[in-house]
Amino acid sequence: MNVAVFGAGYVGLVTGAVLAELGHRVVLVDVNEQKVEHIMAGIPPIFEQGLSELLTRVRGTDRLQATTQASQAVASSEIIFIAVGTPPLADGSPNLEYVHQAALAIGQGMVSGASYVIVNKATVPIGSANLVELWIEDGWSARYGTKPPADLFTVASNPEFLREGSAIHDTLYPDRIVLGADETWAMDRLTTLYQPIIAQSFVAPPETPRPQDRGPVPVIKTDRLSAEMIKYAANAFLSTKISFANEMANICERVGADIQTVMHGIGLDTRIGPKFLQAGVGWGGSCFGKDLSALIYTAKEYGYQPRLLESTQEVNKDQRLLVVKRLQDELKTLKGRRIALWGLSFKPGTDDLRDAPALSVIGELLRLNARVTVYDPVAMTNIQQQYPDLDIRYSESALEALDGADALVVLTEWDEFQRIPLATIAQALTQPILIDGRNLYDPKEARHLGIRYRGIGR
Ligand SMILES: NC(=O)C1=CN([C@@H]2O[C@H](COP(=O)(O)OP(=O)(O)OC[C@H]3O[C@@H](n4cnc5c(N)ncnc54)[C@H](O)[C@@H]3O)[C@@H](O)[C@H]2O)C=CC1
Ligand SMILES: O=C(O)[C@H]1O[C@H](OP(=O)(O)OP(=O)(O)OC[C@H]2O[C@@H](n3ccc(=O)[nH]c3=O)[C@H](O)[C@@H]2O)[C@H](O)[C@@H](O)[C@@H]1O
Repeated sequence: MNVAVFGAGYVGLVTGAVLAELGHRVVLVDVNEQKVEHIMAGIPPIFEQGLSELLTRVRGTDRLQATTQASQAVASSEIIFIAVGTPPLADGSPNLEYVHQAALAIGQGMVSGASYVIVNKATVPIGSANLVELWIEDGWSARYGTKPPADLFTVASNPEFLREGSAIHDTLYPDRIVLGADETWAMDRLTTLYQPIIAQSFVAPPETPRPQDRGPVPVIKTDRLSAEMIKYAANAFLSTKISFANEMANICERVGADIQTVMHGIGLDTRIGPKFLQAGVGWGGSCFGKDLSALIYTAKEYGYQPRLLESTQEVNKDQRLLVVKRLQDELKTLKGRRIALWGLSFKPGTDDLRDAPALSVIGELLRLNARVTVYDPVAMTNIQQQYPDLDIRYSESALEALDGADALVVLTEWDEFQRIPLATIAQALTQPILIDGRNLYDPKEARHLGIRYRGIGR
């Protein structure tokens, strides 16, 4: 099928490249010229496992193109995804301006005689399919001066559930596909597009092998509003699950229990499940916070006070700064103390710093006049580019960051940190204080080595 994807970011680029690999002809449309040039040269503009190999393969087939020119990409496409960003505004609602611009460009690029399914893949507030429909009509009217023909296009919702760091894996092997459409022909067209994934009939790429026991992928076919709501409910539940684990960790600490054992103990109950119960410095990333705020905003628009969701947010806000309180417990004043931070990205496997707990920790440490040294295996370039005015020291390696440091705080559970022996850490620090924000190390071993070790909930 001919597919256009507006927005070549984490979602758009991965979706487009995977669809091209599956045999569709895909054009990525992005307003960022540099991004388009990189993609055309086969250079991934983001750090994502397997993406480089995937781009190299699909470039060779000519099935993936990238452009800044919307109109040509739109005219010949049967399905057009909108995968542009929807970042939060100050009031918690998502900024839909990029979606608006994309919808206008789509309206202007459509030609009569064709039929288009325009798909909201970006996470957009419940009811946005209606808005996008109107914006597309505006685009068409601006170009042709009339209303578009009745059957020219329809807008569907197909929310995305991929995780950064395993985006290609999640796209090829999703737990489910959600399709929200009011027209049968649009639902059929989307089902055809995804058929190789639904049936798991494709040849698995070498770097993203198919997990064992993969059967056909369940497809939820529903109305647009329910599809839009599924996305928000999923992220709200996942972030609540983590805030729940963090709240239990805080209680565990007070009563002397171990959160790791407690979460293992509840996770074996199949009604609860073991995933997303890892206590730590709190959840971050580009979506949990933004989507939770957006759902809270929507609920309030309808006069409902979503108390559980607000608590999920509050627990997370406090959890991020727990490591700073730990430092104050151990060092008393933080003024002039040098604190080494390992890990900046909001989780391992990505260089994404959006709403990363590390940013909150750095901000608080600087506010308290501490001196900060940071190291991350992949996010160093991003922090330097995105926050050039931060008064912090950058290190070339994890061990270099410990040079002259009074304490180490671990904020992201990169594998390479786990491989560094605790004895080496103890020797390198001026004072052997280790605040383990991700519960990476064995507390007993750390204490045996004389390290003043503080984990989360243990
Ligand atoms: N990042 C993630 O893991 C996930 C993100 N989502 C949702 O997907 C959407 C996109 O997120 P990301 O891919 O992370 O964003 P991103 O910021 O990585 O990429 C968005 C891209 O859209 C481009 N863009 C902006 N305006 C445009 C326009 N008018 N025409 C064409 N391109 C335009 C930008 O230049 C950028 O390259 C958001 O709504 C997000 O909530 C959903 C699931 C997972
Ligand atoms: O809408 C989105 O953008 C995506 O948001 C999350 O994906 P992502 O943000 O890539 O990362 P996650 O793996 O979910 O982790 C989010 C945060 O939670 C934290 N986390 C996760 C799991 C856990 O047990 N404990 C915990 O603190 C991570 O460290 C990270 O900061 C969801 O998992 C995806 O399904 C969804 O598509």
